[in-house]
Amino acid sequence: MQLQLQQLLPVYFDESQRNGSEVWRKDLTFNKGEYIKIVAPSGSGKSSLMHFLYGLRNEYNGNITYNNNDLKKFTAEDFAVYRKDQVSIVFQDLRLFPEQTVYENIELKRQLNSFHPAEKIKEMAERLGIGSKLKNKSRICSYGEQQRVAIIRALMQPFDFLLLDEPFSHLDDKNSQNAMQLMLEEARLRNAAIIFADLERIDFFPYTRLFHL
Ligand SMILES: Nc1ncnc2c1ncn2[C@@H]1O[C@H](COP(=O)(O)OP(=O)(O)OP(=O)(O)O)[C@@H](O)[C@H]1O
Repeated sequence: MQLQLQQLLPVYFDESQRNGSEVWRKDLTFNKGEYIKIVAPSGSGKSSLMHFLYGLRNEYNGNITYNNNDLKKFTAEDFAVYRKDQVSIVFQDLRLFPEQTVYENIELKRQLNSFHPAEKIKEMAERLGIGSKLKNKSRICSYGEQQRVAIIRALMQPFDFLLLDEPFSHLDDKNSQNAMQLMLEEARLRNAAIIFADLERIDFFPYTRLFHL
């Protein structure tokens, strides 16, 4: 299981924006089981990269391949399988359903392709300190609580790669470390890779490779 980036660059970047980058316009291979940290100052294209890897957008030059298959050639069905079985994501803007409860947001994902039984939802929510929020609509949860909902939701499915786009921006260190620990355990269960893009500040991610975007 491999994600390969070949000479990738957003079409809306000019050549100066790739200077000094260890990702843009490089040839990189990410393998299952690796922990990749991408240090990305604001505006360096962190969300663009995550959206490209997840196949949501394709305004880039160069190629992204998953097991040698070019994402630009994927059909809608290929993407459905990709996002159900192979790649999970925590978006920077979370993308929860505001009118659904915390539990429903997570359960909807779990039902698409269950890696865990339903009991895991309560267990993980309690572990991350949002056990008492399961019946609340997600729109009334604080942003930090919603971040934890998005994290648990991402862990309901199978995956080879877990993409994290600033997942702890509204969490204190203790909550962030707690959530990181859970994600590491879940990645190990699947022998999956984590691709974690953030500002410099997180120092408790045990990365195996580091790139500056
Ligand atoms: N579709 C687009 N068309 C044109 N420019 C874009 C597009 N998407 C993003 N950009 C620009 O590309 C740059 C990088 O945006 P992106 O959201 O990927 O950065 P980021 O590193 O995630 O930023 P932040 O940390 O502030 O969220 C920004 O200057 C943004 O305005």
